Amino acid sequence: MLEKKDISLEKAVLIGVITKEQDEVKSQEYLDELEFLTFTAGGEVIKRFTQKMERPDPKTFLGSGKIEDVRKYIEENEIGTAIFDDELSSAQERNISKILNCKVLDRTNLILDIFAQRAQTSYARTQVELAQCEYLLPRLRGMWTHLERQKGGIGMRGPGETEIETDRRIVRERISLLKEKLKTIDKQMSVQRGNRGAMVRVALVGYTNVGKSTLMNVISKSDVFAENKLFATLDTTVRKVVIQNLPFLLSDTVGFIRKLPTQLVESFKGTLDEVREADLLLHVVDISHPNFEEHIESVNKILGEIKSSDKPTIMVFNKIDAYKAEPLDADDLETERSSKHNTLSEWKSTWMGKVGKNNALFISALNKENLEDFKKRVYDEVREIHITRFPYNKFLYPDYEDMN
Ligand SMILES: Nc1nc2c(ncn2[C@@H]2O[C@H](COP(=O)(O)OP(=O)(O)OP(=O)(O)O)[C@@H](O)[C@H]2O)c(=O)[nH]1
Ligand SMILES: [Mg+2]
Repeated sequence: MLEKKDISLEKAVLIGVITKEQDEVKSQEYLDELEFLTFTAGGEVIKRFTQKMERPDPKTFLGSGKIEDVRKYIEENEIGTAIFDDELSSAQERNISKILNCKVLDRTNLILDIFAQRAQTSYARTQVELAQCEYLLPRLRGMWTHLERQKGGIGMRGPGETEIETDRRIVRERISLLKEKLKTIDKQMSVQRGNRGAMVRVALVGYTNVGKSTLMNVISKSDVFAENKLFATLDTTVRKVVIQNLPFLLSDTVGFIRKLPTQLVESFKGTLDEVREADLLLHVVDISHPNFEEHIESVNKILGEIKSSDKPTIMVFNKIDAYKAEPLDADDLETERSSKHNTLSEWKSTWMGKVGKNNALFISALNKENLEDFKKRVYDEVREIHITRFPYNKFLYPDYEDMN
């Protein structure tokens, strides 16, 4: 029941809507991300379907004509999976599966599936399974009603209900078991964190695939798994880093994403403790991504959810080597100039204006550009925190000036 869904090498179609809040361009950008998620999960996108509507249809998400188009396409091209950009209700999922007669997934399913595939340690696996159970529980009734209807429309009473109840009980029991298990591990980890002593703690945070692990590797010379897929990192890695002669702890953790399923934020609480207990956040941004400002908002929103909004934060704009402004011809009077046409130095002044000159850094972790500036800035900030916290403890970490 909780096995990960095997969608490897499956042909998939993507489905999204265009609404007032989400225009055609936005919708395509979201579907780009959904395609990347599908690829990461092991699927291949064959076609995208979008429909303009006020809001998704409560029964079938798309309108009846459009869903019929999708059905035909799926049948003719032997598509195995239809993936929706938004979370589907259990009723929608049930109705759509019946019409399309193929596997129906939503964004949450896909993210949970990737997490399940990527979870390496027992801690990560337990957290993912908890999230899967939480996602499944409210949908159980739907699944059974669906079967009952197929068998001939027996109502809610009788053996059907017993099976639903039994199933729910099993999932609920599994949830409490997993929660207990996590509590034990969390306690152990909290003790471990306590044992690390007084060192200042710095956490890398940011959207998925922005280069957190790459930066961790170049800074700490460690070997953290980094690759061009989403959610390469699920566990937290903590390394002792020494800049000049000031040691501190640097942690690399799970990346965030737009609409990160709440079940995941909940069950990854333990992993996110590393962020919650950090003294300084390095918010890494992929400036070469067309949606990077929206990514920043998503990350800030999740930081708020885990009560970490007011921590000292340095914005680290990574991948400056890959940044390309959208070209704008001088004699093109049609196209309105927007931030997409910004040069890198325009972005620099914009963000230094927003967060303060010292709190916006522009680097390339890959090409090791500007890393000296980065180290110096992190050094200054860590030292500041250390001195504030341990005013009489200077002997541990000699003054910057003393070193020369
Ligand atoms: N062009 C360019 N690519 C980079 C840079 N830094 C990292 N990358 C690439 O971006 C991809 C993602 O890097 P990771 O370090 O795995 O990113 P992450 O933020 O740890 O991602 P998750 O763990 O999935 O959240 C990899 O293919 C890196 O090689 C950079 O400065 N420039
Ligand atoms: Mg990573």
